Amino acid sequence: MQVNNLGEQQSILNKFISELRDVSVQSDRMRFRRNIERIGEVLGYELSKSLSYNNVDIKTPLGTSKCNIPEEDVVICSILRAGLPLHQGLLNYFDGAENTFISAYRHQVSETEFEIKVEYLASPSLDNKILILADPMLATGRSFVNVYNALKSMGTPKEIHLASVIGSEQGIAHIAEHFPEDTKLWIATVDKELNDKGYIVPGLGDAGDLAYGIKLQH
Ligand SMILES: O=P(O)(O)OC[C@H]1O[C@H](OP(=O)(O)OP(=O)(O)O)[C@H](O)[C@@H]1O
Ligand SMILES: O=c1cc[nH]c(=O)[nH]1
Ligand SMILES: [Mg+2]
Repeated sequence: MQVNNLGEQQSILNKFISELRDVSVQSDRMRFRRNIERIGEVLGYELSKSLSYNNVDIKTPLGTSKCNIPEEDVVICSILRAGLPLHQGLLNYFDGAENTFISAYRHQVSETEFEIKVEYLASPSLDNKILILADPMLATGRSFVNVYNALKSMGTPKEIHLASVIGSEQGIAHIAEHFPEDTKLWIATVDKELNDKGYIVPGLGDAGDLAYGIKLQH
């Protein structure tokens, strides 16, 4: 897997990440969602540089211009809930994309153990498409992998891109084992540790709760 850690470069992206992490800023839900959306735009722009382009004639009022247009068979798939603002950011740039929605949540079976439940799936065919799979948090990596397994019944994409905001080194190693070798990960920053509840440290906390409010466990 190719890992593109965009936070390694000095750019305005790092300011968006700092606001997501900062306890004195992240409680502003609208800003939290908008920062994830802005990061989705940056990730989308960066990954667009790896796509194939067609050189086409575009008619202007004064003549014809040769323009490079990316291939358009993109499907953006986000993992509910926290994937929603990231999805919107990607869709702002890939505005003609098809869209897949899938749910994954942690079901606690004990204080420290959880299973990932994948339930809702609405998707077009993924055959021969460019699949962008989006989830802001890549902690253990189990959500990405379980979702990928559930998507297999929808067809075989020709390219897979994973878009995420904060990852852990352990999570990246886990997805590298389970996704095809030519998968590309576009991630805003990577932290070293997970705690015993599977949360990224220092991370940002619970992205779904920060974006949409605390949910009841069931
Ligand atoms: O890499 P993993 O260990 O699988 O953890 C990451 C997942 O955990 C969070 O979802 P959560 O289960 O909290 O659902 P939510 O988005 O509804 O809050 C997050 O949005 C990812 O989907
Ligand atoms: O650190 C983490 C891990 C999983 N889900 C989150 O929202 N945050
Ligand atoms: Mg959550």
